[in-house]
Amino acid sequence: MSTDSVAAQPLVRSGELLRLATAGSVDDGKSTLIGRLLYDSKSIFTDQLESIEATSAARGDTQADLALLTDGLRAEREQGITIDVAYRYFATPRRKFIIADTPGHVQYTRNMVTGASTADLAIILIDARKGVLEQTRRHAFLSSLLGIPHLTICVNKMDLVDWSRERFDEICSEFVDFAAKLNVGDLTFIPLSALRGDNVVDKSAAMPWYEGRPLLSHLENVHIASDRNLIDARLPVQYVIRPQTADGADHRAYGGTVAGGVFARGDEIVVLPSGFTTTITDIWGPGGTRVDEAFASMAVSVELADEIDIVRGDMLARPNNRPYVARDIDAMVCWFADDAPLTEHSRYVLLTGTRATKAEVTGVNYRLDVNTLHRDTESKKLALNEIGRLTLRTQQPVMFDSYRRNRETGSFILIDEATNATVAAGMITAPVSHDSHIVWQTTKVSREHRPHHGATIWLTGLSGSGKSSLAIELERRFVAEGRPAYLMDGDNLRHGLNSDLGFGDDDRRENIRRTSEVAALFADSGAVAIVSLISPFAGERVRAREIHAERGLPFYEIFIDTPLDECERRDPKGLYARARRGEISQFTGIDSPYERPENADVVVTPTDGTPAEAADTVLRNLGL
Ligand SMILES: Nc1ncnc2c1ncn2[C@@H]1O[C@H](COP(=O)(O)OS(=O)(=O)O)[C@@H](OP(=O)(O)O)[C@H]1O
Ligand SMILES: Nc1ncnc2c1ncn2[C@@H]1O[C@H](COP(=O)(O)OP(=O)(O)O)[C@@H](O)[C@H]1O
Repeated sequence: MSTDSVAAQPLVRSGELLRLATAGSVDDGKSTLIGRLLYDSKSIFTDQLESIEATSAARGDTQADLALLTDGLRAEREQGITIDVAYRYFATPRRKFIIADTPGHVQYTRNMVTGASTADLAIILIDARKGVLEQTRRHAFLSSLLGIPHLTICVNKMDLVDWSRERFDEICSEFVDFAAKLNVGDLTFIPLSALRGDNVVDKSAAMPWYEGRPLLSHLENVHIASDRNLIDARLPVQYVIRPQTADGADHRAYGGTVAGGVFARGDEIVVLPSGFTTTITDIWGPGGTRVDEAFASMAVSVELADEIDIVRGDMLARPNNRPYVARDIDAMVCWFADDAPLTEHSRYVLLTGTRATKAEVTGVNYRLDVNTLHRDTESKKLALNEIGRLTLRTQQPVMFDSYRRNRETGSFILIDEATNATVAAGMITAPVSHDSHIVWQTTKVSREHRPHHGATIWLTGLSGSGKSSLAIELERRFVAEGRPAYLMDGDNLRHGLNSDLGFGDDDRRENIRRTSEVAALFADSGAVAIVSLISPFAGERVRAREIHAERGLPFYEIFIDTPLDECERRDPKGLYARARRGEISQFTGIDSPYERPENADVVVTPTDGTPAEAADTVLRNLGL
């Protein structure tokens, strides 16, 4: 069965580039197939050919073993060299090709995700004797997950099953039944023998029943232009150009690579996430030539009619066709790191397009078995090469589309801040919960218009350490000086804003997150937010600081370093005594951890005296 009928000659621009991903093991004849393509398209150097002919002859082979052309992956692997992807290049008069060749074994899933993520077409190899195997299904699933628009199933070694049409049809039917579960676009089956060249470049005389094209002709003619997203105009801003012009005018331009759709001079556009709108006055293409329109994958710079504060990581789009703008993301993620698994609440830098922001894994919904497609909802971790469905919360809003809609604006990577290593690749399925078209509402009142500049003073320490007493004194001082200030005490917040939260780790994290956001609003309004929370987790305190830093708001961490035994001695609410009797669980310092601050802005100890004296110390150190 072939689904590759010789239809009307589709439009293929001569020299157009086709990116291929090849999956399958060397046992399926992948190396021979790639070698055959390189050889028959005359894309190998004479010395390479002479070398493989000599090696083949030395082994007693009667003809050159073309697999030797591409066995670099295997040789490197045998030497224990870490291989990401082997790229092979070849061309015919009709088209240029890049082959991303990755090992087929499950332990190289991350390699396939890396190499195939930009592919237009995936070649999946099946040994005609063995039929559809677990690895075939894995390769098909990964190709579908990566949104590769065209799958070409090459049923190889047909010479070893006597060119049987029945065997070919049987394999095709089995694959189609499996592919029905996947989101596969264009599916083509080609029976071939890579070793003998049948249906690789030339039609096979041994299989007259096959009516489709040989592989190379199929690759030269597969239509990919319509795969490009020409609907959703997206330009992630890569850099801002401020040319020094003779007239001193500020002809600022914004450069980047169009990630989707079409931009034209005169188009109204919206800048995200700010939400400001303006009009494109000029577009400059490669080489500085003025162009009327810019299409997906074009590197351009655009000039705008209005002076708007635009920075790298912003995105230009059309006002009536915006990407999602959200902080909560639902995504499929492949874990690349081999030194530690991905876990819930772990934090990374998320890079999507040109925008980078901190992000936290807020949930591992399930781990997917790439062989069986079984969803394991118990496991809340992803180990090397594993794929799972996660939710993440970013610190700054990100602009994105679903990966299905646009592979450029629907994908991201996670970077380990400590090592700068890429630890995961993600494909966004959708925003989580919010209406994704929430765009930050700009206001007419800037901080400069407000009578006071706000800040957050964050007091952390054990229960009974003296946070509240100091916070109360600080608030009194500020208000007495005429500065708006407001006490945000953990106990008080737990009567209202955080009344739904307990003292488990996750609830404390949410307690601190919410309090951080509200304190930032107070500070943004010009008040001094004085937070008095145990806030036992260092990571949460760092995030509180980052939330303020991202908005240019001062944040001061004050550690009330009163030893546990002194807190227990004081025990003003009798809570320590009850915790010791086992009447209260998860009590900080007893059976719930407190992570001491490493670099608080000010540390207060009992030797600093009374709350009033401690307040003097704090205000003097902060210069407030
Ligand atoms: N299990 C347990 N662990 C810690 N604290 C407990 C607990 N149960 C009740 N309380 C009372 O709640 C106050 C701590 O609330 P916080 O919001 O400051 O804690 S946290 O930041 O969420 O860890 C804390 O107030 P302070 O003593 O003023 O710190 C306690 O009085
Ligand atoms: N600087 C201080 N020196 C001595 N005792 C203090 C000091 N600050 C507070 N206390 C006492 O310690 C107990 C706990 O104080 P509080 O401010 O409620 O702590 P927290 O808010 O951290 O639980 C109270 O009895 C309070 O009077």
